[in-house]
Amino acid sequence: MTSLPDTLKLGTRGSPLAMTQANMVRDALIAAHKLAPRAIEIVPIKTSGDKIQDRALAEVGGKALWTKEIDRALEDGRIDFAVHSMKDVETIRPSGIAIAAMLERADVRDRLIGAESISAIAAGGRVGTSSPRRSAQILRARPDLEIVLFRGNVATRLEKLERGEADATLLAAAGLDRLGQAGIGHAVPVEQMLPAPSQGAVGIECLADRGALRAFLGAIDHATTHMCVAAERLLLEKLGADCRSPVAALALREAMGLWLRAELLSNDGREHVTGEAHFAIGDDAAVAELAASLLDRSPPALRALFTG
Ligand SMILES: NCc1[nH]cc(CCC(=O)O)c1CC(=O)O
Repeated sequence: MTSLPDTLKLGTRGSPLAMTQANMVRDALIAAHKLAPRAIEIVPIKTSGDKIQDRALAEVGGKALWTKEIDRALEDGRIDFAVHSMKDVETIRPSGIAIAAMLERADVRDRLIGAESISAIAAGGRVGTSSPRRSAQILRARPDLEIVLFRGNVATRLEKLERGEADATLLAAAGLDRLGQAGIGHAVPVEQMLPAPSQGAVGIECLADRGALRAFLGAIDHATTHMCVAAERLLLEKLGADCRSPVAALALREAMGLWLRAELLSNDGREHVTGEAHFAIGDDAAVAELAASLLDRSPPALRALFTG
């Protein structure tokens, strides 16, 4: 790769999960290209999202809080590429930034910690989460439960649970597994709790006009993950969803193409619309049709959460 610098700078948030994911990407690139370890340098970047711990993300400005400082570093050339949890990357990205690759998706499920199943949470119990999707899904299944705001990184949320600030919490299995907490909690089947769009996927972004770098990063792209996550993200775009919209979606590869399932909920979980579609890879119109059908079938109060 003659057109690439000797050392490539990988930008990431500095949380333990982000650093673990950055190291996974670094290791994969080093193995794929038989590089010396010093060829990729990890550059932790503090984002606004990391500084705000006491309010729900939806209240304070959305997912861009986790990307804008890193986007700036890409644009300024302080880093060559960035690693993100795809779940935290806004649907509409700056046009100069491209998703160059995704690692193979991990377990897409949420894990419930503090009870063996949603039905086993004590009557009237408190569930800690700041995710509109998780709280709406929990309230739909168990209207008797109370939602308490839980923010912070995975370790902070587990500490809050430990301190008794809630009886149970939900965290992504992918994050727990990557942090060496594979033994914690009970996976909730996707039939019971459809995950967030992009959950479990790690993405790599760089400037769109850096062709040689994109090819270099593309060497570790997991094509199936990339097309499934792209379909879930396109659905969010077509729904006009933002980080406040309680929405779940999961695409799976099947013989003839993709199977995409989605669920829209009102915040209290009382309104609920689901849909699914089977379509050929690249059939964006089928995704748009699914979005339109979900919105069509939504009562006005639910549709209002997806105005975009
Ligand atoms: N919003 C925080 C976030 N972003 C990505 C993950 C987990 C890893 C993943 O989904 O890939 C988490 C924590 C969680 O939801 O439990």
